[in-house]
Amino acid sequence: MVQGKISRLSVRDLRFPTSLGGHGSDHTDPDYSAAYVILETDAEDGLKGYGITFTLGKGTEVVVCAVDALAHHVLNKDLGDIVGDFRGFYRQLTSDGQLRLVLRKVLCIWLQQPFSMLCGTMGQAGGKEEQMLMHGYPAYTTSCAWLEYSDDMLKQLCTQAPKGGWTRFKVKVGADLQDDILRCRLIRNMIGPEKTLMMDANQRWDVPEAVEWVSKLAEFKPLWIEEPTSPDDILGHATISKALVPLGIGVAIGEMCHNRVMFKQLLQAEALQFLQSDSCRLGSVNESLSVLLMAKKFEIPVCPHAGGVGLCELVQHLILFDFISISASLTNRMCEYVDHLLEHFKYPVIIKNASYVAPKLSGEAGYYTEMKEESVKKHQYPDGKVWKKLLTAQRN
Ligand SMILES: C[C@H](O)[C@@H](O)CC(=O)C(=O)O
Ligand SMILES: [Mg+2]
Repeated sequence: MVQGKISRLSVRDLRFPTSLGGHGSDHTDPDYSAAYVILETDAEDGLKGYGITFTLGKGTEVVVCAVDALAHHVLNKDLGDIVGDFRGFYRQLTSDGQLRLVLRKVLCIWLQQPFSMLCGTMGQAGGKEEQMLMHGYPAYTTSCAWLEYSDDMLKQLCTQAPKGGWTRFKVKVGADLQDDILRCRLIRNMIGPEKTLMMDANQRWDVPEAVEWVSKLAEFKPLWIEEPTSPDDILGHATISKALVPLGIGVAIGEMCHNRVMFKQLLQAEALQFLQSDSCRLGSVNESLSVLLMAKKFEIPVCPHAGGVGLCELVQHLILFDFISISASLTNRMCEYVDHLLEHFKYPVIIKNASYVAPKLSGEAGYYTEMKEESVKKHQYPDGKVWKKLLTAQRN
């Protein structure tokens, strides 16, 4: 039972220099970062809410300011009142700007209950809950083929990954067609014809260019092309989706879609074959759940986005809920996994045989992203130890 008033909200600008190794690179060279928020109550029960909003480095300070500017909506609010009318709280927050970040923290205090909270009453799941606890949820890896990785690194990672059970891979494309052909051929030859390959263009092309470019990569049999054009171009995705039907290539989109209305239109326009909701981009669990329900209505598989910091830790709960309580299917469903920065979390996701292991019924089962204090201290921007050293070196 939750108790107490929200007595303290802290927010910090955390950045991890992933650009130095090309990790996460597509047409950007991101430093995986986050506005990291902690909510505390006066209940003295030790419960805290930890959460993030994923950013790519520059501009995280803007998100931090937004949280500070809107903190008054939750401070000194009674937690019991909030969870007693969560819909009302949700509407209050989301009607007043980007409060998804703060919203997630409140949820996180509330949901620091065992994993069963996410899938209703234990045992009502008809064996699906046991299936997840036994086998986990299928994943695919993006960590083998970021755009900035050298061919040697590609070869090394694509050799190792199948030994770890990986059978589904995503490669970044869209910068240079000839380079794409070489890299896709390299990967397809290494993983073999039976394994699943997806391609991600990160919004690079306009519509005709997307159709033409993907047609030239069709020989590598991608399951989907991800974000072939601007995520705002819903009808553009519908055009691309229709044009690629003869090639048997689906369209995947969603990591940049910030609300359920956008997904509604993508589904109604038949603009996607794979829905990639992002647990940070959407306005908290409320919005994620409505998107999962819409995807079920349209019978479109949800393959959530998780290429970032802390996204895997959040999305693992949503995919389990989707399978156990909504979709009841694993056909064409898989969740993204990236293996960067897990060491900074108190309860990092666990992957076994290329599947997300369901969090056990302990502290780790909560919907939250508590980081190790040492990591927070070192990666706080710009005065944490990591950034002091990097910024000094850049100045000299
Ligand atoms: C900038 C991010 O790393 C992006 O490339 C991730 C992404 O598109 C994905 O994981 O999909
Ligand atoms: Mg992507």
